[in-house]
Amino acid sequence: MINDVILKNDDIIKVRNFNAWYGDKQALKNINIDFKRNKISAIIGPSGCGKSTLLRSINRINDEIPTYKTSGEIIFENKNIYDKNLDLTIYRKRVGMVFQKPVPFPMSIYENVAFGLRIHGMKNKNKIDEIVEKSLKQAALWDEVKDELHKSAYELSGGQQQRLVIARAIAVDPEVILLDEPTSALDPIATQRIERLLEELVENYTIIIVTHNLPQAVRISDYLYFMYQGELIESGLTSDIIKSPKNQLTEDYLNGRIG
Ligand SMILES: Nc1ncnc2c1ncn2[C@@H]1O[C@H](COP(=O)(O)OP(=O)(O)OP(=O)(O)O)[C@@H](O)[C@H]1O
Repeated sequence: MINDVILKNDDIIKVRNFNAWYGDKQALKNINIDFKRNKISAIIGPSGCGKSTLLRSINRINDEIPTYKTSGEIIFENKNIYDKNLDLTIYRKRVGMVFQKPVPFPMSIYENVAFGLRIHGMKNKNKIDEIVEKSLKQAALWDEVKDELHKSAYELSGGQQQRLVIARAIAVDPEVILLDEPTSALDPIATQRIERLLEELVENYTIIIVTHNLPQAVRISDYLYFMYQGELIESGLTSDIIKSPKNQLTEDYLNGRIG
C-alpha cells in the first residue's frame, strides 16, 4: 500500500501518445514520458528536434499559434491539460514557465514578483511583502536587490533578470517549473548561479529544462530525455545514459557526431 502511494506520487506529469503539428509539419511524434516529481529532467537533442515544442506544449503556450494542433494527452493531477474545461490561469500557476530570454515586466523589481500574487487576488500588503522577500531569497537575488526593490527591473543585469523571472515564477507557489534554455543568453558566472539555484529549488519543485548545452544537462539533471526529429529516442537516469546509451543516435549525439 505504501509502495503504491509512493509510486503514484512519483510521476507528476505524464505525456501520453502526444503528437503536435505546425500546419502540415509534424514536430512531435508519439511522445510518451513520465516526468518525475522533485527531480530535474533535461530534454536534449539537436536543433529543431522538438524540445521547445514539447516544453511549450506542457504549458499550452503554443495555443496562441493558429496552425498548431495536437493529439494525445498531457496529464497533470489525473487531468488531461488539453481538456476544453481546463482553467489555464490556475494551471499555469501550478506549472510555471521561464523563457530563454529573461522578460521582466516594465515595472519595479518588487512589482515583478508581486504581479502574479495580485493577479490571483492577494491584497494583503504584509503578506505580499513576505512572499516577495521569500521568493527573491529562494532565487538567490535578495542580497543584491533588497535595498533597491523599487528600481526598474530593466536596470538589472541579464543574469539578475533571469533570477528575477525565476523569483516571479516561484512567488505563486508552483509545483513544476519549466525552463526553456534559461542560461543561453548568460555568461558563465551567471550560468553557474542559475545551475546552483536549480539544484537548490528541486528540493521543493519539479524542474523540467530544455537545453542544447549537453554538459549543463549532464551537470544538473537527474533524468535525460533525448529527442531526434520529433521523436523521443532514449530516456532514463542521466548517469545511466551517459555511461551506456542504448541507442546509436544517443551515442552519436553524446559524442558530438550529430547536432
Ligand atoms: N511557430 C512555428 N511555426 C512553424 N514551425 C515551427 C514553429 N516553431 C517550431 N517549428 C518547427 O518545429 C520543429 C521543432 O522546433 P522546436 O523549436 O521545438 O525545436 P528545438 O529542438 O527546440 O530547436 P532549437 O534547439 O533550435 O530551439 C522545427 O522543425 C521547427 O522549425
